[in-house]
Amino acid sequence: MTMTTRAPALLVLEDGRTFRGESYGAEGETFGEAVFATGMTGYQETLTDPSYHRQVVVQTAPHIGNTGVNDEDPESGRIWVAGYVVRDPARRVSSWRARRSLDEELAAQGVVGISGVDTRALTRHLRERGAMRAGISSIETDPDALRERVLASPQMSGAELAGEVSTQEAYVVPAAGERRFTVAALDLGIKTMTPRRMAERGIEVHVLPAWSTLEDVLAVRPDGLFLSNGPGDPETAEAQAAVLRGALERDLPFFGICFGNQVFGRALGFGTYKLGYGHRGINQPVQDLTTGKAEVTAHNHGFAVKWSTDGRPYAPVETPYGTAEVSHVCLNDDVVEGLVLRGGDGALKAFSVQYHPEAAAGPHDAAYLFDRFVELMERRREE
Ligand SMILES: NC(=O)CC[C@H](N)C(=O)O
Repeated sequence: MTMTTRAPALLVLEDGRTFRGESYGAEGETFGEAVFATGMTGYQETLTDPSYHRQVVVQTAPHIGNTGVNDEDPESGRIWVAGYVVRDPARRVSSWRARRSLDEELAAQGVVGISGVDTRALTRHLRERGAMRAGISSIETDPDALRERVLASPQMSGAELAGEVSTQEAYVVPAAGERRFTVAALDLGIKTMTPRRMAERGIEVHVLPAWSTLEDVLAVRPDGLFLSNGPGDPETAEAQAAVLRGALERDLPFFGICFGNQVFGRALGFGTYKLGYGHRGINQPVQDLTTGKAEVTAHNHGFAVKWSTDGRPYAPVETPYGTAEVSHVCLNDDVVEGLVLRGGDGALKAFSVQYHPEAAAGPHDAAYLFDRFVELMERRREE
């Protein structure tokens, strides 16, 4: 698993900024939205998170690949990133769980990457100028020619991508132990760990394709509805927002993560907008406004819900389904990180978070949200 001499490669951003390095993973050419991820660990989970579909991921941590690739940590059946940018790949893999090197895995899955890039300089550039399209090539040597193709590649705004990553067929993740609840989960790009976190709590999870209808959802006789994370612009998720509205009208308990939070916001009548450069990493501080407690959390989002008032305090808003409140905020920048919907009696009806309580990779501070979902379904059953 030692590195061999690699072909030169080129990274060009849509504003013309150019980095030179060596080909890493597969040789070839690729395009996507350049975004930076700040996790020091968890590259396998990042690469296989379907929410990164069509994105070129830049790792700010300088050493990547140290623990190689194992068969336990992937969050889906394949690598989804459109391209991969690293500083200094591990020359030697060191982990008892490793089956192969990251370089080999990227090459085997045809993922074009570049190494030897000053990823901190690149990250600062994206932080100042915003996420933008990029191209990586080990074929092209002329940055201007590559930039032409970058400018012709699709934008992330307006991209409808959940259907491209969703399961084609419904499947069931059985409850671990006794089945206490049944949940219909719309797969908009679901990570493996999410149904597992529910199964651990006695939930039988029926994972349904992204294009499922309200009838498909109700057909599994669910105690609750779940909407997953996923790639693309939430503005394109009108069909899923309509399914969710139907569920809310029937008082079906709801929990959403990331894209699911954005769809919930849209179902309630809020807009969504593109952040300058997004939140991607595993140490983002979030405050749960319902308890006042802060938690350290995993993030991967480039869009967010637009509340009707700017910044704190976020005033509650009356919607046709109940009173909507901001439940969580990011302590770095006050971005809305969670929503709750309450009935006339103030009781919780539905909720969602913009970040990743399934914690793959990342800290487990937010695991209580899965318990909150269980409590919500329990309470609904007692009514
Ligand atoms: N992880 C996610 O679900 C991401 C949601 C959405 N695609 C975003 O970038 O904001």
